[in-house]
Amino acid sequence: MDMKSWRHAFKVDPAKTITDADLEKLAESGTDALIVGGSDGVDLENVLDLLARIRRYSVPVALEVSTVESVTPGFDFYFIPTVLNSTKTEWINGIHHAALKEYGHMMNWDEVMTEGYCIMNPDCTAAKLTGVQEIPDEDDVVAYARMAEHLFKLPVFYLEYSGRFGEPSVVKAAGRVLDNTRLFYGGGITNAEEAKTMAALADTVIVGNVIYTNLSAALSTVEAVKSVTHR
Ligand SMILES: CC(C)=CCC/C(C)=C/CC/C(C)=C/CC/C(C)=C/CC/C(C)=C/CC/C(C)=C/CC/C(C)=C/COP(=O)(O)OP(=O)(O)O
Ligand SMILES: O=P(O)(O)OC[C@@H](O)CO
Ligand SMILES: [Mg+2]
Repeated sequence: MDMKSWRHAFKVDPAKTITDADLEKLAESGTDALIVGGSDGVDLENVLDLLARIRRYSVPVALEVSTVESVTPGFDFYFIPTVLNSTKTEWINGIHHAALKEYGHMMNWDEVMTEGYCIMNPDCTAAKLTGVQEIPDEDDVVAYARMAEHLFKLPVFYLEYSGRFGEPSVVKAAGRVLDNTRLFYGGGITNAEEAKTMAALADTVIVGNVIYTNLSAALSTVEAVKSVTHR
């Protein structure tokens, strides 16, 4: 169950449709975890539906919280994004502050983990939502990675290219300055080769959209990531 050993995770979107048969293939694929999350259209009903269907399997499952209203008990972990390169304070600490005022007293902190997001694709939904206007260059990314590790001591730095394959040299530069903070890479992986490229540079590789466009390609990324030596 230790998130620190995860090399591969699938991100399943409660706002998208997936059959039980396909969900079973993901859950039994050998991936280290399923992350339930999306940036748009996530509500309590679709989160509960997905959770109930995933809970038949033993794979660890995390809810990546994108709206407070969709949080429900039953997950192994709760991942809380904070967008380090957002221009709007609500996505850095504002929604978090409001949520803790209301629910802070009932949280099991052992299950909660903060992800320091750095959003790299200006066209993705999360970039538009959080007001990411300038895409960080390599020097900016290194500074955000150091911010995550040394200033804020976050457990995870998440390089988020959602929907677009990232620049390996930038991912490598982030990895070089991270020792205690884990580097999550996500975005645009559509096949085993791309998964291997990022698996050599990041601690954990997250695969999302291709689940819904080419399931067998998505499944092939599990073995691909695991075949690559850790950075
Ligand atoms: C009873 C019980 C279990 C209690 C648990 C209590 C608990 C954990 C409470 C939550 C406390 C808390 C601090 C809540 C605040 C969380 C919150 C809403 C923070 C803001 C999150 C945030 C910054 C969202 C911005 C968007 C974002 C970064 C989303 C991350 C996921 C993401 C990028 C998914 C990709 O989305 P996708 O839809 O695939 O995108 P594309 O369209 O581009 O493909
Ligand atoms: O959906 P894709 O592009 O695979 O990205 C995965 C994940 O980082 C999205 O939050
Ligand atoms: Mg997506």
